[in-house]
Amino acid sequence: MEIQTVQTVAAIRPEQMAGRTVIVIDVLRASSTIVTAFNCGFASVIPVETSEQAYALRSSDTVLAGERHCKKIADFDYNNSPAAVRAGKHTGKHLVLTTTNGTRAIQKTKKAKHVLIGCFLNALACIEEALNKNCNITLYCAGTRGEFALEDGLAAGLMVHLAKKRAAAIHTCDVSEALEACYLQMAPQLPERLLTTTTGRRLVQHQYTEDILYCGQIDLLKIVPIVREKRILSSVSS
Ligand SMILES: O=C(O)[C@H](CS(=O)(=O)O)OP(=O)(O)O
Repeated sequence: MEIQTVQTVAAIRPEQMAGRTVIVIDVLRASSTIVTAFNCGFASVIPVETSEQAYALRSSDTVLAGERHCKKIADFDYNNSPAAVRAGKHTGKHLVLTTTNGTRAIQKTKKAKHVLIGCFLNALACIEEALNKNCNITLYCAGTRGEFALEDGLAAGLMVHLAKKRAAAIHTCDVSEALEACYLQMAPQLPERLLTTTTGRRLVQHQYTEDILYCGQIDLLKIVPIVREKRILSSVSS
């Protein structure tokens, strides 16, 4: 089995998708919001690209969340914010989510065999679920506004490290190796280190420090969101 890591949405090649298990990693904040949504009782998450698509899905069963330039979209219920989502109880509802990078990354995974959503919060559960699927794995970092995002790379590095502990014979690409080394060096400073990444600084400016510190917690949840057609459902790993 082999693990490749892709640093941005634009960098992914068709062969890094087809027949593989792809883990979409957007630590700040889409992946963390999705994992948290399931922990708060949502039955599914519906990722959409535009606010118009989200408005069209508004009903008594849906809650709309999303951001543009880090700010909540007008008339939406929530920002793309795990702290906001976990403030309420949403049993059985469906979260419609649109974000700058994360939901765009998810839309581009149609050719993958399996698509999982990962971040620090569910790193161990997510990589274990991926290994159990017995396909080659792509760690697909969403990045920020077309650029590599360090927090996504660190979460990928953690998953590489966990995968190698579980399956010593696993093959990895050089990017995966570099990010594992980077994660191991920075791990003692998490989650505070995330405050100084490009996205972290932007979110601090918009007063979302609470989100960043929450998103930097490792293995808080055993929830593994999985993309099925146009929805994301949850499996809870044992
Ligand atoms: O608000 C977020 O969490 C980010 C916005 S950005 O990266 O600062 O543009 O969106 P996301 O799609 O979750 O990366």
